[in-house]
Amino acid sequence: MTAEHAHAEGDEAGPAASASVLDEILAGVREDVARRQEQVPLERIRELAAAAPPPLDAYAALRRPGVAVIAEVKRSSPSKGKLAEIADPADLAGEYAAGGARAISVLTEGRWFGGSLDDLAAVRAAVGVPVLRKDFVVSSYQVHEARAHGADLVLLIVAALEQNALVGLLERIESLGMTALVEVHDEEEADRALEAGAQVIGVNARDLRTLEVDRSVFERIAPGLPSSVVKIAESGVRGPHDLIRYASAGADAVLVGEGLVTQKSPREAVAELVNAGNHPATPRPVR
Ligand SMILES: O=P(O)(O)OC[C@@H](O)[C@@H](O)c1c[nH]c2ccccc12
Repeated sequence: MTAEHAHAEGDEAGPAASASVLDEILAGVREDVARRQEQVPLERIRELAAAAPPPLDAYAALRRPGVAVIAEVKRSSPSKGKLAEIADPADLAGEYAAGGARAISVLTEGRWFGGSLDDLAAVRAAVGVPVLRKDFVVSSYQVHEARAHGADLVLLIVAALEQNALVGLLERIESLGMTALVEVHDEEEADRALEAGAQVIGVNARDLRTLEVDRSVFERIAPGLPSSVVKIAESGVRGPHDLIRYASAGADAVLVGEGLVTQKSPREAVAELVNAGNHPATPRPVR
């Protein structure tokens, strides 16, 4: 956020309310990263990343025909609080994969989402599909950590990063053979993502500053993205009709958390979405 922007918000809402949810999350993430880095120095985590089995090609996986379902391991969220216990993330990920998920997203942020890097490693060991580290990545240390724990994809949130940092982190992710999923919420952020060279762009229907969900954001932004870019609709998918709506607006993939972890059978819930995504009547992206 620019100083001007912060000032304008402060004027409106009063100084105490000027920090957005995103700012609060980022402050905690920075503390946690600093603590982990004290335990495992950068040099060591780089070695662990280099020694990990090679990453899978997530771009290719997401470009295959049919609307891909990326299923998320998510215990809690800032907007809803606790969503599901998920005592065994590897087991849940196995169910997702059996239901036909094209990739698995693992929230690794602990304070607000109840996730961890152990969850990521456990999921990596349990499935053969690409795995996304879903976190608030602000330093290259976290990129090496992601690789060391088996990630193939790493989330970068444009709203959380200055342009230089975005470019640097994206290059770091690619230099380790992984794919960056670059998340945007408006046109300006989409332009920044493209300028940084993003090949996989996620449009989050949820505004991370206010937590409000607006599914029309994807419909507004997706048509402006080049056809070579994999377009992912994030948040707000509660069933096949939401997937079909996003597909009509050009989605290559949907990313689903709450709508799966709260189901009695996550495997069946994924399979229903996958079937809708493969149905001949479901619109496909024009390439
Ligand atoms: O639970 P939902 O509404 O299906 O949303 C999943 C995913 O889009 C959401 O968890 C998410 C999207 N971008 C993020 C960035 C950080 C944390 C979480 C997210």
